[in-house]
Amino acid sequence: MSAPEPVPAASAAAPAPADIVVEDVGRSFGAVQAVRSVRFTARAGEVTGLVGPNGSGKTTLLLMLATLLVPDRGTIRIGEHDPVTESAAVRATLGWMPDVLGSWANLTVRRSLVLTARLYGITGRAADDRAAELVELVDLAELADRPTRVLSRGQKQRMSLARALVHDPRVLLLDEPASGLDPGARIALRVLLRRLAAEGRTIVVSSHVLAELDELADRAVFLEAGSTVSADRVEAARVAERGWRIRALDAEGLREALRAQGIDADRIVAEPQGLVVPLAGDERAAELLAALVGAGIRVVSFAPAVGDLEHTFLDLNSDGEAAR
Ligand SMILES: Nc1ncnc2c1ncn2[C@@H]1O[C@H](COP(=O)(O)OP(=O)(O)OP(=O)(O)O)[C@@H](O)[C@H]1O
Repeated sequence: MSAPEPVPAASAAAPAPADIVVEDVGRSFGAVQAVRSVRFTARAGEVTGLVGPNGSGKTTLLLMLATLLVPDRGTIRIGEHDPVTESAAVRATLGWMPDVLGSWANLTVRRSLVLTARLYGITGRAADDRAAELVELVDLAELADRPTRVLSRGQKQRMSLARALVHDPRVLLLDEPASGLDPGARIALRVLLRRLAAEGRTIVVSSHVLAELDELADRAVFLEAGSTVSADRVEAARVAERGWRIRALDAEGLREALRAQGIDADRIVAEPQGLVVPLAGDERAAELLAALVGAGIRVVSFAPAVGDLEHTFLDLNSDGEAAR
């Protein structure tokens, strides 16, 4: 994607902020309880990440937010509207990017965007102009006049994002938006979503690319077997012992110094980028770094081996039923 340009509003009026409030929502498919009890608030001006293992209910939840599935229980508010009883108003408010693009295979990228714009009441020249802006925004200008069936997976993702943005929605729901994108396109997506959030939109993103989400999301909602994980459990997982990767000019000297600091030899793991040791909390890490430097070790890098979200995710999923 190219460096993002401002997304001109399709409507003249400045959009009012729209929080999403989800209270005790559930949805089953026959005997399968895809979503059991989910509650969270996604605030306008922020990116909220939806994180959970395969089958934990993320897509089902997003479909309910997007008015495409009716909950069996609980309530959802998107701004001032209820997706069940006011689905038209909610659809006008939100842009939905599904994990798989359903597209008109024989239509060109441009034509698809024009038709989508028309579905949202943008007609004539305005629809053509909007399609032209969006193909630039998602870096598909060169492919704008090719049928959508020729697009690669990553290009389809960009097309899907463009479609979600057609009516300049106040709320964006994105299911795995980074999947299939190359590194440059991922960075462009992050920059674009951060800017859209800074302009006051409410953005909910589900993703398994947790390093990406760490840099993108203001807050995360963790799902486990269809339910939101309590804030206490998330915090306990976040501060639990994790691996820190340390690199020094003299690797052997570092290893000895770590042992001298009381870290068992069998808990020191050598990786290409340095030695990984388990540490509980930032305080302990800061103390160890000071001790290593104090012992004359020339430390080149010292950082968590995985990001916050990934660490929390892994810890939540390692403690299983016992911690529930
Ligand atoms: N239409 C359906 N009919 C029956 N079961 C379904 C249906 N949709 C989802 N499920 C089941 O509900 C559960 C949650 O599925 P969902 O797709 O919401 O999970 P997810 O968190 O999005 O998973 P992933 O990370 O793999 O995309 C799964 O067990 C799935 O098999």
